Amino acid sequence: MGTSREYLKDAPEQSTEITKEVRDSVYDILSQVREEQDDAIRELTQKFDGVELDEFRVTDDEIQAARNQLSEEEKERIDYSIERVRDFAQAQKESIDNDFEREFGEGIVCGQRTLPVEAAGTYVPGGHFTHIATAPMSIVPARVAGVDRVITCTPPREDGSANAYQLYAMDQSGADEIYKIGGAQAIGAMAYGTESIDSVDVVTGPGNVFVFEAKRQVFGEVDLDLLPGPTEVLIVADETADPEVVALDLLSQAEHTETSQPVLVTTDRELGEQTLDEIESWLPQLDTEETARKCWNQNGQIVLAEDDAEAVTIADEYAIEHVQIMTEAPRDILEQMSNYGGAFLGENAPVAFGDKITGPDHILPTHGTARFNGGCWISSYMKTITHQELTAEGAAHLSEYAARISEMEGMHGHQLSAEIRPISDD
Ligand SMILES: NC(=O)c1ccc[n+]([C@@H]2O[C@H](COP(=O)([O-])OP(=O)(O)OC[C@H]3O[C@@H](n4cnc5c(N)ncnc54)[C@H](O)[C@@H]3O)[C@@H](O)[C@H]2O)c1
Ligand SMILES: N[C@H](CO)Cc1c[nH]c[nH+]1
Repeated sequence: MGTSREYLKDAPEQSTEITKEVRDSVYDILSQVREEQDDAIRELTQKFDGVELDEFRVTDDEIQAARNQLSEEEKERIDYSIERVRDFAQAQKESIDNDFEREFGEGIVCGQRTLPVEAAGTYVPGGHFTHIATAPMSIVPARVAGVDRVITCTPPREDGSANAYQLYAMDQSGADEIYKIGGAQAIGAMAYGTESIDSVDVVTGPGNVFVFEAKRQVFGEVDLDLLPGPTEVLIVADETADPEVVALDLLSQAEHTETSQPVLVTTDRELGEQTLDEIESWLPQLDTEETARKCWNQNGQIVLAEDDAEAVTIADEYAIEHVQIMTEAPRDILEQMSNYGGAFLGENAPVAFGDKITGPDHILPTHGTARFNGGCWISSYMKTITHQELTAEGAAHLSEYAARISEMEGMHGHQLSAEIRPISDD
């Protein structure tokens, strides 16, 4: 970031490069899945998850057992989160109702339709935390988009089972098939297919570095939502913000992994200094202290901005996954910003709400990719396709243009195809 800026706490710039070791290891895993299919999944599950599984697909009995394990209250909480994610996804679908067809010159009709892909595969991480909320965030938008077949993968636990909360959330969100497969092998299974798993058209969802790299390597074979990495938050705050609230919101994302990125950009030195103190006093109280402390020590930053305008410039440069705005007039800041995955306005809108329950998707761009991607949403599961229909009159109008451009390109077949037009309508 800019050299003349003052940092109350700085951190070395993080390398976002995937190491050759990870790239090669993922390449090997994917090649093995492509060649040996189910056998490869069995071997890799044994190797990386420490469990021998003959079958990966979760059975109806396992789903029922998970349902029985959850209390009514727990089920209601998950159901409510699914409902909220669905309502928002539905509103997004209505907002992109963009099919059209019209004349572009006499006898030349062109149009577009937006259709769901046939099959989607979502990844719900399960390594470090029990990511319940990622089930609705990835499965529900696919369902709302109208995808016919939605499958999902999550790592098995050491006893070969899947987490009951996740199973319930996946099933309630509308997954047609649930598989106990984790990491790069899960991405390979969904992208290439195996004897027991049919391949899909789009693979979505977050995960660790192996999942990230596997998605990158299967892109082209399938489409992707985006490449989400470890979570990030940048808080823009002024003197009106409460340092304790700011500290807790930074720590809520720092607890993910030590490579997460928590940043405060403030116009108020005192707020920055008090936030540093609050972080130190809250860290020992966190169950997740070890990870959060490593993350904060290695990657935490507090940047002083001269005024709101500079705060906006800094925040936009980061193009962060989540931006929280706790200033006198949060909307004024938001309106000047264009690079963020999700924005959270005011002291009552923490990322923690967005992560679990509010409604907009939590699978969001990291590593500066908010410059060009807004995260997973119904459109990640859809494609916009075009069509054209010409009468003889329309063809007569375009024939000479098409033929001559083809000739200039040296494409004789195209030239002849153009020159044979128009063909009489009757
Ligand atoms: N940006 C987002 O939208 C978002 C949302 C939720 C979670 N996340 C991120 O997802 C990540 C979840 O990571 P996780 O590790 O807890 O769960 P995970 O499910 O992504 O990874 C666990 C799997 O990794 C594989 N694995 C482990 N070690 C391996 C090795 N040495 N070689 C090959 N494969 C190996 C195993 O198969 C295991 O099943 C976190 O970084 C979290 O921040 C991001
Ligand atoms: N903050 C993560 C990436 O947006 C998602 C999440 C869910 N629960 C906790 N975190």
